[in-house]
Amino acid sequence: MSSPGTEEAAGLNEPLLANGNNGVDEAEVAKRKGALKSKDDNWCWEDVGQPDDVAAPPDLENGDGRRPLLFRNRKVKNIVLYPFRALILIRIITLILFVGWRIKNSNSDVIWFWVMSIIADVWFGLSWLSYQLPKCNPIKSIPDLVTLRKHCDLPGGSFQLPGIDVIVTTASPIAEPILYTMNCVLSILAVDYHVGKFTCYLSDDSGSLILYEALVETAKFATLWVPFCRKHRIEPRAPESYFELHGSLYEGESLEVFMSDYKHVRTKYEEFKMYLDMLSDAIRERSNIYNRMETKKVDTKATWMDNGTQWPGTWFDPTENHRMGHHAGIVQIVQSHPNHMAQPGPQEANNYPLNFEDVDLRLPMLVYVAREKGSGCEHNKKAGALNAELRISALLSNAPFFINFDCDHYINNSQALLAAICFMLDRREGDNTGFVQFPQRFDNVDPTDRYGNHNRVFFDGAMYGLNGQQGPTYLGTGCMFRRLALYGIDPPCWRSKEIIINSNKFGNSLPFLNSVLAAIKQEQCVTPPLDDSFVAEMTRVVSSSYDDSTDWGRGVGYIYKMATEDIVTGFRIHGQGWRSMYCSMEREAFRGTAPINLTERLHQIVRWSGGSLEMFFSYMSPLFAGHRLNTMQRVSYINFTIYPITSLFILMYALCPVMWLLPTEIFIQRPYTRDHMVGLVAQRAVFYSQLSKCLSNGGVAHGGQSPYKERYKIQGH
Ligand SMILES: O=c1ccn([C@@H]2O[C@H](COP(=O)(O)OP(=O)(O)O[C@H]3O[C@H](CO)[C@@H](O)[C@H](O)[C@H]3O)[C@@H](O)[C@H]2O)c(=O)[nH]1
Ligand SMILES: [Mn+2]
Repeated sequence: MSSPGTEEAAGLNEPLLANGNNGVDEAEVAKRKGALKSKDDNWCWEDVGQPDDVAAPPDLENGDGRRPLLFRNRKVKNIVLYPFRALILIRIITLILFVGWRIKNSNSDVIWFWVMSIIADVWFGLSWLSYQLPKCNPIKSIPDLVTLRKHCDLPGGSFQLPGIDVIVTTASPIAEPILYTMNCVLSILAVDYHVGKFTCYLSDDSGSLILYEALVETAKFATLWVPFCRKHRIEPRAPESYFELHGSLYEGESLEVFMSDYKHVRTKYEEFKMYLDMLSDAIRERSNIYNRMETKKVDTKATWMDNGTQWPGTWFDPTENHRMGHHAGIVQIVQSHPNHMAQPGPQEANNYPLNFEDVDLRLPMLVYVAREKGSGCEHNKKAGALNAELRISALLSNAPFFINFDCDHYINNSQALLAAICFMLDRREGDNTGFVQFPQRFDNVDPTDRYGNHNRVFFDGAMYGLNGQQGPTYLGTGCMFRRLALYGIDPPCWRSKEIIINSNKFGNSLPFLNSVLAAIKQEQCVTPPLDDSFVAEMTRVVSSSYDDSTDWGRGVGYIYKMATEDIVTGFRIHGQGWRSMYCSMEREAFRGTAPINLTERLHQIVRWSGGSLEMFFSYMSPLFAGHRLNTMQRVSYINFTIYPITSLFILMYALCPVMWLLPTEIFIQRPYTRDHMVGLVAQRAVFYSQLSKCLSNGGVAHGGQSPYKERYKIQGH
């Protein structure tokens, strides 16, 4: 990211304009389109042959029974699918024959090695099979936004868009750059969804004043940014990514107006960034002044808010109740619920230097939440934070849908929330859909993807396979849940008449228990007046001991005590009989950043593998838990949780070539003397350690350094 100073000197970058042929590489666009087409050539519509059903006009008067169809499925063409299945069958037969042959020919002198290798071969075979079988019927589901719009925008509201609570989680203003978090928030505030129907919550696990004040400033900048996005329908709506684009096309008609608006907004964005950069110093300075005034009375070095009160969260100079992992719970409504009616802006006025005459200026409700942390209590990391958000949002907005983002991700396609809603409202399995997962895409990965961050086989292979079964697994971010599914309530197709809602299960907040009842009855929540008792209740549901002796973290909410809360939470929901949907959009719904150095990436992989194994050996083991799991879904969960074991056998085989170094037993013909080999191994070890160090530093092995990496480094303080 270049500094504002350089930006000024060079003149603000001009956006690329469709009309100006300003550097848009047509050949590149054509190439990309071609690649997309050839990828899609293998897919065909599933409902071809029954077009009537798809086109059937929905009978809205008869209610749910005749809700419209809001997505269409594509399946792999038979000409590709059948040979693929046949290949799997042939390979299974070959595998069985091979293992049989191995067992019959046990003429090895070293029986333990022979047994190990048989076990390894069987293991490889089974893990391959458990990976392939669920992929026998891949399905791509495409949301139908046109139909959704047609019905939800009908006058009289016969088809109302449901509410959505959108959560951003952050855990540190230093490790997770504030600018990224605020970009994520801005992309949410500017999303294309009915303004009064969604609320944005920032969950700050660090409890720091910087994040709170940054959020307040973000809300101010949003009054310009959001109408600008709406007026010119730009994408993406995270300013940092938008202003960095070099291929963005302006397709609107008012080119001149756009150019002048763009320049103005861009300047304001640079000012906003500068404000964020200076925030830390400003708060310190302010706190010093207040502390100097206060030292006569008390001897503390508090961190002060600009209204002259001490910040209840963490302080720059930590003390007993104001440090990381030990601070009060804070709920601050940064922006309250908008009016019901659209509020178009005035023509050029002082407050609005741009003409927002035909643009709705309202912004959604925005809330800052830092849950309480006490030294004696387990915080349960992200799962604990999300559960606290589930409760606080139940009191404030109680939307039937709940979507969470990691703070290093942002909304890249402003239609994404509408797309997820298509699956939730579809008349076929909509009501039984517990969550809609989107693929994860990353900005900062180098073109060679040297650490495999893009995970294409997983996101563009395995997940479509699961979509043809009971649905994709929950992947931690960019996933919209049905609130009831998170509460551990059965899907309608399995639901009994009586649903038990008590304080043993949900904790002892009466307003929260009432909100659960309201959610089941699908009642709209009205935010109560923020009187003292309500504020006390909000603080209570985010207190560190609220979960104690309840079902939170087990049968309710996100699951605790696992290194990876995501896969196991999705598993619990599938196990109750809900299905999930995988939604990939042509313009990617969300994008984010991934670890791009070897150490961080290895950490991540070890955490994921550990979490998977932990799940396999827990009460949530896919071997026996989840009584309503579809068989292939179970096979897949088994594969996802035991895959790390495969590495042991791979390691064993990798060591085979040097096994003859063992003094007594020589398995493989000796090519050189042992001394030669020891020297060679030592030399290679040095070489590889150098190579990995080089790669982890951004390396030269595959060409230059990614500009995104540079950006991340600068932001990383
Ligand atoms: O105590 C904590 C710890 C983490 N987080 C948030 O959790 C998110 C994910 O954490 P991160 O360290 O970025 O983990 P990643 O390895 O990038 O995350 C991947 O893996 C996790 C499972 O291990 C999933 O939860 C994530 O969604 C998925 O992107 C971030 O927004 C954090 O701010 C908290 O809110 N509180
Ligand atoms: Mn992350």
